Amino acid sequence: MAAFPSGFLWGCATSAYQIEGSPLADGAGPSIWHRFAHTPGLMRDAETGDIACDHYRRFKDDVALMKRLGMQAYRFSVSWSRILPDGTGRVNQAGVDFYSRLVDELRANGIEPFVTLYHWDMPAALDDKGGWLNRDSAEWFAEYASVLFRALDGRVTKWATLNEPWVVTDGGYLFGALAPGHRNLFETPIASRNLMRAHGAAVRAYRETGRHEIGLVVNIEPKYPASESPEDLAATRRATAYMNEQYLDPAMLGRCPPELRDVFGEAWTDWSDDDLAAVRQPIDFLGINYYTRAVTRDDPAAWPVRTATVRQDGAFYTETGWEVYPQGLVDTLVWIKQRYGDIPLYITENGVALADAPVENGRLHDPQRIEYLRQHLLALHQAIAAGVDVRGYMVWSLLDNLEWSLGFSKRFGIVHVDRQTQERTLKDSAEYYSRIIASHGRAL
Ligand SMILES: N#[N+]C[C@@H]1[C@@H](O)[C@H](O)[C@@H](O)[C@@H]2O[C@H]12
Repeated sequence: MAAFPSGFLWGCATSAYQIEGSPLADGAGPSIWHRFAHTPGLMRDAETGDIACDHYRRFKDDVALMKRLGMQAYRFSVSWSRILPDGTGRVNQAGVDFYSRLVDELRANGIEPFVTLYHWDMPAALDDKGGWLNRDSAEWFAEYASVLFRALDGRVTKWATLNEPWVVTDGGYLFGALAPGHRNLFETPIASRNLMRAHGAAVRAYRETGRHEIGLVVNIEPKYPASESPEDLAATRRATAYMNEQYLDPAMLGRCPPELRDVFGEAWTDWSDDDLAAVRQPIDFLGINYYTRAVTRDDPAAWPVRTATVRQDGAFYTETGWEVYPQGLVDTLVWIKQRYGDIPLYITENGVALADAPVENGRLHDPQRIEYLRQHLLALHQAIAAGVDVRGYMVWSLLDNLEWSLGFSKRFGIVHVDRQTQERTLKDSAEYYSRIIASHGRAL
């Protein structure tokens, strides 16, 4: 296997609410996820992020674990409400100091910090003011981002504004499975627009003071028509526009996919030229989160996109019900290059939830996760060989963690976490990934 490009970054990814615990420690304010998780009936097994992986207190041990595995980069998110407990205004220096210590610990161990500003945990105080439905949210976000740019830029050289805006709106405003738990078709496009306005405002703020790189992280799920029927082809177009183009088109092309008018109907209002211009800010990279594909058919009853995913006979499906389809990563990366140009890309998440075996004698055998990683890294190498400028790969995830409203039922980690003791145990996949890093991909 030919090596990956020189300078290619091998790392792992997590997010604040999923691993940190101690959500209200040292002056932090509650986030919408703290509020959602403490609302009875919304979380599987009534789990919360109150402890999670206790990373807030154990971060030095976790950085040592990354060092042992040879990680070159670590993608993590900052909890907005640790920095600004009320969402705006008063800065909680203890919160800034925690992330400053984490960044210094990473750099002291030769691991590059890769910071996500927003991984879904808006301060509850701002949700009380309308959250992403309030047009002021763009300015709120830029204020928060600027506090971090001033405190950390230089020690942090790669910033991402948002993580998966599609999940924030589809889960948080349309279907209600995620915080803040709304189910409102009319709110959804409003939240989408303000999220992207916030992205643009933060990028503009970064250009005033920042000296390094800033980008956007999106989840892409390539859609393949179940048949060549006009209905299935149209459904595939709607699904592609709704999930894969809805955020990238404004950010990269300064326009919205026309199919969104069909998807949202009377809930849709065209973006103003000013909003389109404000969102389309030059960025330094795109982060792509890839997990699976969707073979798509027309389903008139499936509100509001009117599509359904067709299960594939003979395919392997994960604990989250996702088809394992490495070719979809190749197709996604080639599509990004063709549609949006040769912008540098990072695979900012890729991984799999499996029904892991128990830990035995300090080991956990997870051959299926090894095979998942191997197949997707081979696919990634194929895309790079085809000319796609991919500069890094972050496995999701370092640790078994809180899978949002699914609680701890879905284990994505290459490191097992014992829920009672918090003991970390390397899975075989961690040792495998460590060998891949050490060989710069040649061991694939
Ligand atoms: N589900 N799932 C796993 C993973 C989730 O844990 C991350 O927080 C998200 O960024 C993205 O959805 C992917």
